[in-house]
Amino acid sequence: MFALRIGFLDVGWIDLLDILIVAILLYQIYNLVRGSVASRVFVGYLLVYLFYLTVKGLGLSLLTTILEYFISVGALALIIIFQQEIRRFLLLIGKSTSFANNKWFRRWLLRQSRDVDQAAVLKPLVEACKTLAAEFAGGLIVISKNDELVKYVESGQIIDAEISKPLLLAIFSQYSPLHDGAVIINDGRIQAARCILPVSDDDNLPATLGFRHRAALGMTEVTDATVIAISEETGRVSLAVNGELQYNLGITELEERLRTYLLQPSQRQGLAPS
Ligand SMILES: Nc1ncnc2c1ncn2[C@@H]1O[C@H](COP(=O)(O)OP(=O)(O)OP(=O)(O)O)[C@@H](O)[C@H]1O
Repeated sequence: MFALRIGFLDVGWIDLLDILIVAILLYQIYNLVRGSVASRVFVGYLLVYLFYLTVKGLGLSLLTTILEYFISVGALALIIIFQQEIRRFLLLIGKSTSFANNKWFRRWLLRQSRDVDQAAVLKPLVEACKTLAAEFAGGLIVISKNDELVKYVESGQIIDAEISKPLLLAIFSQYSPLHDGAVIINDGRIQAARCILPVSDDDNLPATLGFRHRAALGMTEVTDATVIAISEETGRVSLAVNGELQYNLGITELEERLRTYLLQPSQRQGLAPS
């Protein structure tokens, strides 16, 4: 059964579905690579592929053979060049599944953790951020959601203490041996300090932002955690969530956004860009 006829072409429902899926996939790939060096490589590869199709259509067999080799080797090269984007894409799919949002699944199969009163976590956290910002102390705080952060927790110093403002301030004090790196908060407890986070290679990040902010963004590109970065230089507070960094938030704004995000069951309904 045909859905429509374009000249000599009969387009069926399956073809339309096929085109729709390819269009969605290409759009997602475009979104992932947009603005990065990888996007230029992607466009370049597409152009070579179009050239190959033209050459093949014209029947230039030698050039077709050469381009065929180039494209098959290029596909391998693309996997290497796009490894970050492919990883992000797969994570995006994993995060978007209903399994990941299913409370029962989360609780009993993923983490088996107890429900935490996130609202109670917010108060000391926000107050500590306020003081750190006012004192230009600098800070990097990860608040976990569903994803396991074991790898990052293990890169630092285990603390496993109830969250409190004095403890957070003590950790980020310039005299503390734990002030370098990130604090990870999990299930309402400060699980570790001095943790090393993955750094984002996003080309669109302003040059004024250094590695603290890149680490905040990088962590939210590969996990569903929320990360607060407090600049030592400017005292500005930024919030990273779902691979987006929102700069220069006021404390009330920070609290509202944290509340919205942390108390929301769904992972992709994060914070609106500021
Ligand atoms: N990958 C990382 N993981 C954890 N912490 C990091 C990482 N990279 C940097 N940091 C922390 O950020 C601190 C400041 O780094 P840097 O000055 O490059 O960042 P910045 O974004 O310019 O921050 P600021 O505005 O506070 O100066 C480091 O001393 C370290 O404590």
